[in-house]
Amino acid sequence: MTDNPRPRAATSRKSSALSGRGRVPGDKSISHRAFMFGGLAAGETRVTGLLQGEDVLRTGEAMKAMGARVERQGAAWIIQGTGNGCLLEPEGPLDFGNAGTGVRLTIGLVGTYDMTTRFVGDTSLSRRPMGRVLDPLRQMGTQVVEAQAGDRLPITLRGPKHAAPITYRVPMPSAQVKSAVLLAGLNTPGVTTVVEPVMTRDHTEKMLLGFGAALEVKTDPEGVRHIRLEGQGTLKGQEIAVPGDPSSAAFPLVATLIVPGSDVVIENVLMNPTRTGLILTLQEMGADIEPMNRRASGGEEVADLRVRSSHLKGVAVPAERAPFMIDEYPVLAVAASFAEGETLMQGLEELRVKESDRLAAVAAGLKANGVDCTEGEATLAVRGRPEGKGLGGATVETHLDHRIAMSFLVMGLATEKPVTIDDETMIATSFPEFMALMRGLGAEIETVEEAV
Ligand SMILES: O=C(O)C1=C[C@@H](OP(=O)(O)O)[C@@H](O)[C@H](O)C1
Ligand SMILES: C=C(OP(=O)(O)O)C(=O)O
Repeated sequence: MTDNPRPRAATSRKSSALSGRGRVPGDKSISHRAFMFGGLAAGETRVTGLLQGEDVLRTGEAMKAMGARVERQGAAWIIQGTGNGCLLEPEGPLDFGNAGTGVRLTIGLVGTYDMTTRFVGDTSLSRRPMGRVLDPLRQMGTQVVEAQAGDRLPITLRGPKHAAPITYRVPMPSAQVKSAVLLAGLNTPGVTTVVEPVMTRDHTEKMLLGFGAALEVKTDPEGVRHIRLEGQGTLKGQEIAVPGDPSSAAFPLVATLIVPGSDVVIENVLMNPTRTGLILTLQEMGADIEPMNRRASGGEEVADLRVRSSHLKGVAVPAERAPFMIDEYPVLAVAASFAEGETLMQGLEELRVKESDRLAAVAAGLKANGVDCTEGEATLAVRGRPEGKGLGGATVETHLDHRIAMSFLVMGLATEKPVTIDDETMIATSFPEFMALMRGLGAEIETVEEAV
């Protein structure tokens, strides 16, 4: 178990207009993959803009434990990879802390190696289902030597002598499952195919192509994606410039929208269309978000977002959009709390298996702070109060979930009464600079040393 032994509460309160420019840290999905693919590829990979959050650093440690050399040189990370197929058996368990992406992708990466690997994580990660990545691996010949009830961590895997390639139809919209199967395919002879009925973030496909993998994506007339990977090819070290994380940008963005009179620019945000569902939804709600200076960076499009506080109106968010904004629902629910009318969010089943049951955690936090909302099996309806009159005043349970913590701190910047969260320490998993950035824009947030 690796839980932070000292939780720290934090309170945010009604703030005057936010202003200025800010830069969010590197994209978490791309940063994990930069360490993994760099650690696996032959030769040197140089990464700039890497997210130095706890989740990603644990992936770096795991790659080191399996033979890669990983070191920081000023603003860059230099990785000397092992070469595809040449990872070493780690001497001890790989501890992924709070990181679903780290553990699920690495389970795929090493699952087809003829070696024994043990995976552990914190209380939150140990509650999350791993069967979704173990099932395809079992088909490829991996033995699950140890797993807790419901295929949960700690897990020990023993890979086969020779893995069998599979064609796998991903049963839920999950980039982590898609990626785990493709990474297992890297060390498997022949062709591994992933069939993806609902498109999810495509960083694995794009980055593997960049590293030289023999990968091909075809979309059939029904819109189903077929991703075909030839195993045991050569991967070559790359230069990677990681763009700013849109999932982190979501917090200053929503804060700016709901604090009256605010005007903020968030620089260098990744605009990959599989990640911009929140921006689209907020624009439909009437948000003034202007992407400026759109440009290419490291094989992706980035932009600076100029955001001004806006009168928001409730909308129905289509279920099909969920994969493109999956981590942004908690903060969208906060924006909806200040919108006129009802915002209906649909297709949220995957929210129940994140760092917390996010649907339940968000609904509980909103209700405690006076927001009128209804939680369904896979839906959330929020009826907002423009100007936040009468809202706030409660302490929110974060359940070791960084997005719940940041979302409710954003909420307290515009509610009548302050909002407290029981712990802010886990924000460092994805956005260590959150407090400094928000305070720099004028947000009133204070931390309290003792747990509440
Ligand atoms: O592949 C990735 O980098 C991620 C995929 C998503 O998870 P799922 O695949 O479980 O939807 C997302 O929630 C997570 O933060 C990052
Ligand atoms: C779900 C998330 O991450 P992970 O699955 O990597 O823990 C997230 O960052 O919101």
